[in-house]
Amino acid sequence: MSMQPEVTASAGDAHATTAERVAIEHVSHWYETNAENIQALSDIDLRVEPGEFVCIVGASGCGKTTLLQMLAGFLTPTEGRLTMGSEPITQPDPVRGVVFQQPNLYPWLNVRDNVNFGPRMRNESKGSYGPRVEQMLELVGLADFAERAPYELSGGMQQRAAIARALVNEPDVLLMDEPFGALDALTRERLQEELLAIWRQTRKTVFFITHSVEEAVYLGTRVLVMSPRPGRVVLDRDVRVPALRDASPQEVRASKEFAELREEIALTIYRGSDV
Ligand SMILES: Nc1ncnc2c1ncn2[C@@H]1O[C@H](COP(=O)(O)OP(=O)(O)OP(=O)(O)O)[C@@H](O)[C@H]1O
Repeated sequence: MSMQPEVTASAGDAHATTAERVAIEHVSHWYETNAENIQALSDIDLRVEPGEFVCIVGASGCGKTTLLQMLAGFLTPTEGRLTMGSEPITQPDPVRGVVFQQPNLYPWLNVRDNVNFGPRMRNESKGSYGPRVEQMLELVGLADFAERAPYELSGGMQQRAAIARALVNEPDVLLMDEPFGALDALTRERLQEELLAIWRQTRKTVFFITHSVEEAVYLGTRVLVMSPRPGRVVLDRDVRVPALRDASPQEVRASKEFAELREEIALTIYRGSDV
């Protein structure tokens, strides 16, 4: 399997052609607390094109979640602005789906009703969302578990349901905050493959926070390294390696190119600045 396939718009995927560039323009952020003002982000300025898979790494507390919350529209920056196409990001919108470390499924709803929750809340007709929900359950491998309650699923299956719940709203952008952080290593690797397969199929723009450099290099087309707080982007690295395009996951992880990228990114995090 290719590590970083080229992203091209397919004729059958409307989102590949209608999705818009995300711009983060000179964004800084301070949290005001009773004791002090904490600067979480400092002058983040970047553009992300439709279909990019952007992994964000950096030391704990460097502002990764703060940035993702702004992309989601949960938080307004103190300085600067974020836009999608020509529209400023000022509030949550189904066009940007969010997946957290904890799946946060509604325990009183079965898997199918968790997945169709968004469309139902927007009063979309069942005839309209029904087929899409089944398609998403199929896509994440949960078609046979649609009637189950969340507590009957493993952690990995719950996270798949959370991904389906985000995808069913047909977002252009998927915002993922350490989605596999709480999973065991085997489940994590399996879900990485599934996420890559979904990404190749749907061509979403993905922002993916992780503490794992290996995961970032494996999944991303681009890796951003943030400095310790206040977070700045100290490395913006294209991690597409043409030589690895047709390699298997094992070959990718064992390759010299992969090791070099991992080393460079880990060193940058360690030093807190560009190498
Ligand atoms: N609501 C808040 N009020 C005050 N300070 C906050 C708030 N949320 C975050 N912070 C502070 O802002 C900084 C950045 O936090 P953030 O959660 O964005 O970092 P992070 O890189 O996602 O951390 P981690 O990797 O540990 O999840 C931290 O120092 C944190 O303590």
